[in-house]
Amino acid sequence: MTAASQDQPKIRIRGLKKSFGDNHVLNGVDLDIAKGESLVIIGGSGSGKSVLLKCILGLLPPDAGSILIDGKETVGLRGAALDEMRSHIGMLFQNAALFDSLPVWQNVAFVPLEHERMSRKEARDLALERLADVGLDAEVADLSPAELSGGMRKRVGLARAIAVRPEILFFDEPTTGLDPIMGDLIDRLIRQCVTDLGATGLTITHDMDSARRISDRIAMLYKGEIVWQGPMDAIEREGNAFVEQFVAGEIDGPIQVAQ
Ligand SMILES: Nc1ncnc2c1ncn2[C@@H]1O[C@H](COP(=O)(O)OP(=O)(O)OP(=O)(O)O)[C@@H](O)[C@H]1O
Repeated sequence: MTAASQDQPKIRIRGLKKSFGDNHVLNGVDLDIAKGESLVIIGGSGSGKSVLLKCILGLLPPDAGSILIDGKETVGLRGAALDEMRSHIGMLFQNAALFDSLPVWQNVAFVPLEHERMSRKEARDLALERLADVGLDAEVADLSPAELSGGMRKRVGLARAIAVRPEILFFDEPTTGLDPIMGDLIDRLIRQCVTDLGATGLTITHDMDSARRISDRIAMLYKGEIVWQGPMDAIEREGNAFVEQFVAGEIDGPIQVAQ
């Protein structure tokens, strides 16, 4: 590996813009995420966190800017090249996005079964391993997702996200709708998965407790730009007015709140 590739961020975003009509959601986002780093993006409702994630995944085309993964431009990728790029990304969606028509193990091994044409026996073994990774017993494998609690669904979603050992993991509001103890458990599992895989993690959340537990570094999105980034403990040291207001959850401050 050359010195240049060691320094190269896993994901490099430059000048990313996305508008919907007059709604300028991303106004030139610049962000680097290092290999093996867990970055958490915080920001208020409607600040563009999901739009940013969708642009990186190639689900929404940006109007301008660049998204490099391992130094390669991904904006504009289509067809097989887009599928290839996405095959390195595991994603845990907000609602876990499980198929209720399939048993848990087929949800976990969905990608290997569908795209890698793995045998059912191998796929089931893989699913059982991943379920164990997230602390779920083999008995869960044959249940329908509809039979699971919210916390268990998240764990199954996490098992699916790590099924193919991805280099990049995305987590969209991973603790929303969970009680604080289950939220803590999911955060610990996320942190453990990112560390064990040596993956690059990108999480979007409003939950500051969750951000504190998951992040190596936090970036705050406001009005379509990254207004602050740094490790959690730097928030108090550096005293950024946007982040302090957000963390404290106060109405008064530089963040304009729609009332
Ligand atoms: N497909 C779309 N078409 C039109 N507008 C959209 C579309 N997707 C998102 N938006 C708009 O982009 C803005 C940012 O939305 P986004 O979902 O990224 O916010 P967010 O920061 O993820 O919010 P939350 O924390 O509430 O999930 C919102 O004003 C939303 O209405």
